[in-house]
Amino acid sequence: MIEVHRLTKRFGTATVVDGLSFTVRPGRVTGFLGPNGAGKSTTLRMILGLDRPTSGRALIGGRPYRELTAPLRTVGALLDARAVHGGRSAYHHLAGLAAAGGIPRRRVAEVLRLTGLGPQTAARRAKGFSLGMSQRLGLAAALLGDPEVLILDEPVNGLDTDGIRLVRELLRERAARGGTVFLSSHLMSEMELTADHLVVLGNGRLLADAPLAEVIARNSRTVTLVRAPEAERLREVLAAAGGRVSAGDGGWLVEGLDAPTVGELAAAHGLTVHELTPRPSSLEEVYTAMAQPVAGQRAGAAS
Ligand SMILES: Nc1ncnc2c1ncn2[C@@H]1O[C@H](COP(=O)(O)OP(=O)(O)OP(=O)(O)O)[C@@H](O)[C@H]1O
Repeated sequence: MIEVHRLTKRFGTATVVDGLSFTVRPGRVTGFLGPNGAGKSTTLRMILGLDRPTSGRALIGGRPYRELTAPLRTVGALLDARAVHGGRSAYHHLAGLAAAGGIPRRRVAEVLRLTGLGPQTAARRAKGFSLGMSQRLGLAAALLGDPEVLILDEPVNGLDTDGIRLVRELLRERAARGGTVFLSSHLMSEMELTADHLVVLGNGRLLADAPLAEVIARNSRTVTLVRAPEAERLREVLAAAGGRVSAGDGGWLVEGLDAPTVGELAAAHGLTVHELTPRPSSLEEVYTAMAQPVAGQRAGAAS
């Protein structure tokens, strides 16, 4: 479990994290969202004892990071995949970390397998690694101590489709086994597939802390897709009934009238319907709408 209590960070006169409180619970994947500069990385760095809070505190398993007796076994973190010592092979990098953390060397082979790094790649110097390979190595290092808590900043950045799926399955599996998983990502479609719960930041403040489905349902504008051979007549009928109608996906996208109402209106006017599909918003659409007022504030503050 990760607990953040009224956490604040100022750099000079800029307040980048502002009285933030939330709890990341075990048994689920929690996504950490926010536009560029919202304060996500700074928050993660404070949780991991890398930045000192101006006020407030962050606890992992009830303790500040610096007071953990076995940090590698308690929390695995991936903040910057490129921060690996380039001269060593991936295998020796992990073996060095294992030795320093009192972790048996056999665990190195396990985490290499879990992250899909084959023996040939593991024997290569990390300096020549692509971003995707570096991400896999960073994840392998985070998993080394088989920790209860995982904290990952943009772990799928630079990964190919197989890598993205591997990370998603790994994180979901760890959460299902009771682990605490906290990850940031700008890839909303991926977050929608991976996370159970969301913490959303804007300008260093909490915008939402709720189950993914609830965040979507609460902020969703349901649109109905309707396709009909007499498209123009249908558009007139729907518009006359107060629907906002726009063209899209081979038919009309209707807002303000639900699917049964659209169907009944079509029937009442003798219009054949070929498709009638209610479409809840995606996380991407919901998130864009949520982040907009925040981006506006930021633009306003800058001017
Ligand atoms: N060491 C520092 N000194 C001064 N300002 C900093 C420092 N670290 C971060 N900031 C500022 O704090 C703000 C928040 O940055 P942070 O990296 O936490 O945001 P983020 O949400 O992780 O953004 P991104 O999505 O781009 O990674 C930014 O305006 C950044 O410029």
